[in-house]
Amino acid sequence: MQSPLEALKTELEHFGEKNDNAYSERSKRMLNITRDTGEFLSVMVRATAARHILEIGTSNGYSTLWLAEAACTTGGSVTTVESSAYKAGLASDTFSRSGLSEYVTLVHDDAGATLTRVTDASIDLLFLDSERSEYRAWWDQIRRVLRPGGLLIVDNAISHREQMTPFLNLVESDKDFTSILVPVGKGEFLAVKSAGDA
Ligand SMILES: C[S@@+](CC[C@H](N)C(=O)[O-])C[C@H]1O[C@@H](n2cnc3c(N)ncnc32)[C@H](O)[C@@H]1O
Repeated sequence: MQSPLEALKTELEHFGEKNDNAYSERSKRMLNITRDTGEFLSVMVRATAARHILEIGTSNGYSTLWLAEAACTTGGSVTTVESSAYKAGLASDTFSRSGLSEYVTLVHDDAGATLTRVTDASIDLLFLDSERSEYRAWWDQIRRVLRPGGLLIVDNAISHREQMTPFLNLVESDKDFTSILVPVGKGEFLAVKSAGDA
């Protein structure tokens, strides 16, 4: 029998698929990560023993559940940022039903503004799954908030390769980061910050 958390994930998967088939406007679509991406994030959090996790782009909280479930095992927690009031409302409901509320802080705000308030070198793992056209403008803040050895994971690196290329080139050309493209889900781009860079 499925655990309540597994049942909630399955429910959200079905809801996301049905909802996203019914709407074409991005503002109404959930645009959730795939299940194998959730499994990948879970392994990454555990393998890196990430404790301070920042997610940009919450939607209704599906990906956050994977991060928070893993954060329970590392003694960590997830701060997740969502600018849409509608989706932040759905995510709030997801987290209260998940049994993981104490491991999640939901910030209803613009991610660019939120990033400026994050302490230097304080984030172990940052999962970026938001408005792709904004990533280049956020890069200076993202590289500032990641700790030495911190890991950036970006979704849609294969599914939206063309849109992502300017940002991926920017990260790849940064001498303080080592990156790789992983063919899981919609394509996960990983970049780790040099351990020697403060
Ligand atoms: C692809 S969806 C996130 C899906 C989620 N990670 C999941 O897998 O369940 C992208 C989300 O980013 C949000 N978003 C877009 N621009 C944003 C911004 N500037 N600040 C914060 N959130 C933003 C959108 O409202 C949308 O819910």
